[in-house]
Amino acid sequence: MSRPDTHADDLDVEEVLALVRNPRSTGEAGEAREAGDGARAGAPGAQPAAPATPTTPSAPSAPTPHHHATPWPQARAIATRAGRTLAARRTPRSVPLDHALGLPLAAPLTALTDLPSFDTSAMDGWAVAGPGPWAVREDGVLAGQTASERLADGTAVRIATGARIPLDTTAVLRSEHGRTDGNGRLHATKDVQHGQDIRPRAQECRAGEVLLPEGAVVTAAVLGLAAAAGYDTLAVTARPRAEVLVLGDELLTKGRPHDGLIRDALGPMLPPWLRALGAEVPVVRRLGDDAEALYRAISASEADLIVTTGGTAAGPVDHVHPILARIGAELLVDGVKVRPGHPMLLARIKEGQHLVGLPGNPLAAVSGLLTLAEPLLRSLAARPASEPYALPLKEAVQGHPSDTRLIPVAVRGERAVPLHYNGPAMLRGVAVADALAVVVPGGVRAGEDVELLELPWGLGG
Ligand SMILES: Nc1nc2c(c(=O)[nH]1)N[C@H]1C(S)=C(S)[C@@H](COP(=O)(O)OP(=O)(O)OC[C@H]3O[C@@H](n4cnc5c(N)ncnc54)[C@H](O)[C@@H]3O)O[C@H]1N2
Ligand code: MOO
Repeated sequence: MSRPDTHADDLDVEEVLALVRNPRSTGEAGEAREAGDGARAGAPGAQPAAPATPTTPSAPSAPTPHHHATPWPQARAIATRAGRTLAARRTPRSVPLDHALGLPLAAPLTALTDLPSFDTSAMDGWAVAGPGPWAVREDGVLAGQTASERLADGTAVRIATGARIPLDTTAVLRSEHGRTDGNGRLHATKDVQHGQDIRPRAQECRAGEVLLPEGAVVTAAVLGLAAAAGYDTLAVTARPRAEVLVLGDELLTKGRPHDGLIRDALGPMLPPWLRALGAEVPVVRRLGDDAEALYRAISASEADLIVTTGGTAAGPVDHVHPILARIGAELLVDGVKVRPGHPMLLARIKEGQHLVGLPGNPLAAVSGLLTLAEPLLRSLAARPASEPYALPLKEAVQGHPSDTRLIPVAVRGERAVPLHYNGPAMLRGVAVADALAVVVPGGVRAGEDVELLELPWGLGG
């Protein structure tokens, strides 16, 4: 779970990670420090130097009055419930094992047989009955053969790993622990324990035993287990389909930012992130700031989940709210008491279809992804919530007066280290983070435990 502790004075690493070494009492929110606080020219991989002296940080701005804003934990609970309603409508499919990889099980995986299904030799050697020396039988027993003759007391038979143990066998003697004398009698060169190197039937499981719960994701190991337990096909739930709609006329899809235009950071980021959360993402559509195009795209979408980026605030070209109203969508969450990302929203478009509106600022979009899309997709796939995970914070982090803050942290040793570059428009912090820390309103002191939200490539993988 945790990362090996890096040498404290390993400055190169510190610089790359842009760790918060000297938290300033008022600048932690990041909004006020976007000029690149602490960036040093020459740090590995650094972009051209940002100003060496940070701009004077100011306190996080007071929350914009947002009547409907939902507290962060409640927003996640609402998204979880929304996922459940979607899950209830999904029909399981039975697919051959090699089509099941990566999909959630639609039913618990129960063993179709005892495992092993017969007493098995764990080693190559001899099956022996009673104390030695033993008369060795002419025949031998190989894996895959049907039952061989019962073993008479005082006799032994050659046996291979995985072969069925003959009736009345008391132990298996490994080939390296036995020798035959001139008369063909077998002697043990080591003490023989009763039952040694025999894998008894049902040692691993009994027929009917639950091996994995519903919702478990089929991994390579699960495919192996399912095959061993007798399955040819698996009941799985298809991945939910998510469609990403990127809004904003200012976005470029290639080249460097120029003339007030910026690169679209979310089009490349969201599909793999949503896939890591279990969704299929067939398409990213860039719609500019065209309200009609947004209306048409949402109305025509057949995705289970539509994810929009940008346009959630109240600017002149922020079309998400008006279009949702026009479509008659039900707003389940309209703003969340979380920083960054407070304009995020969750709407029910129609039966079986929801929309997560992510704010355009890239770290705010990450916040929306973890606050709304992650719980929704998790419960949709009936995946159990991961165990709550907390670590002590290495340094104090100032809280927002009334909202939860999510800040990128690196896990080093057994501590969560807050990262710089956590402003809403920045991805530099999260790009080197292992998790996002949930900073409760009022803040967290150094050494105090903080809940961590895993990133798909972080802690648990
Ligand atoms: N009067 C107010 N203005 C704003 C408020 C507020 O409460 N009152 N909230 C601010 C916050 S906080 C956020 S977050 C943003 C949310 O804005 P939108 O969701 O409407 O997003 P845009 O205005 O379209 O974009 C915001 C920002 O992000 C950039 N952006 C957008 N899309 C992308 C993308 N795909 N890749 C990279 N960057 C993107 C965009 O250029 C803007 O700079 O609203 C604040 N305003
Ligand atoms: O603070 Mo916004 O919610 O820029 O992210």
